[in-house]
Amino acid sequence: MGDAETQKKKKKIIIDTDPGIDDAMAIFVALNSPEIEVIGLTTIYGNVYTTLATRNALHLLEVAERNDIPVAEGSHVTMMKVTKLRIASFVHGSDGLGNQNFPPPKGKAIDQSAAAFLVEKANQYPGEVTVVALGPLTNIALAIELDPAFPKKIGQIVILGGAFSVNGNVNPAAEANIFGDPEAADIVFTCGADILAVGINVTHQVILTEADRDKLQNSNGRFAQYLCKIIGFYFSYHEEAYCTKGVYLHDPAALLAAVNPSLFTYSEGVVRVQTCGIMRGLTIFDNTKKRYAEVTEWTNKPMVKVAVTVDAQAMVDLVMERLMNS
Ligand SMILES: O=c1[nH]cnc2c1ncn2[C@@H]1O[C@H](CO)[C@@H](O)[C@H]1O
Repeated sequence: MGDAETQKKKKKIIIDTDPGIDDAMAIFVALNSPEIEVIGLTTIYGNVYTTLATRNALHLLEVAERNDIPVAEGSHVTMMKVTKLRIASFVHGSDGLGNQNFPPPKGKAIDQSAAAFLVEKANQYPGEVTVVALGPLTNIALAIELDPAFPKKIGQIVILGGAFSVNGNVNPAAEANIFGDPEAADIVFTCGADILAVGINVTHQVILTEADRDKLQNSNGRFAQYLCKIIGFYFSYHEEAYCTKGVYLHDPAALLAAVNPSLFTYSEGVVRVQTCGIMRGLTIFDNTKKRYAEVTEWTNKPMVKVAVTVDAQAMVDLVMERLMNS
């Protein structure tokens, strides 16, 4: 196969990201995965504010020497235009990258908004682009608002988010990315696109241990070396919050769902998101196959795929391999 043909066979990926220590890991794994081609990063608030997410996205691409990949800045507010956001600096550090005081990036974001960039790429390569959404779903919901045909033109949307039949990580009801913008999440889950949701019910099984960190540290991989610099904060957070000495690989797991879907099994059904009250951000997945007596808020909504099991060891091994051989 010639170069052009190999390039054509690769799955085109846009990563919507709020970097974030596990985002950094997912981005590096993506850049070192021959099965896919990263055609852009779009940024969103979540682990950090959007402005810092953009700065970190540009910084990480510079670390990887991939300044050729465009970064489009996303929304600074939720779908309801709320500006008081929940930012998880206690998970990733106030700079999002383990408080390392990295120098500002030289590059700049493109002029287009994240939503406009998503719509443009979906039109340019109909059915071929996979969006891996690692933060709150505002940019994807805005892309749907901008172009109602977006759900049919995008290839797949892999969502890192939701807590399906388990407790959340913001509170017992809600997972962080869905809690960040529940209205956006409900729009995306019911938009009719090919959607795969990877929730914390599976990502909490994908754990990088201290022994794995030592292996990364002892390798010569440049991505592994960089990650070891920033990952200490993430380990401390997990020890404090979960009393564990390992860290959850949320974002790399979702990214690998796009690279190698056979590492997961799925169930199909309709997902709705609670947008008010004490259960704001709750994801409710209807896969009972039951015929309810009444019409419900789930009736006649499009089905999505929800990951139910994961080959966690294979996933950790793959993440490690991609970081060490870099
Ligand atoms: O306790 C938490 N609160 C807020 N965000 C978190 C927490 N733990 C992890 N993440 C971040 O949110 C996504 C998974 O829900 C991941 O992207 C992770 O970086």
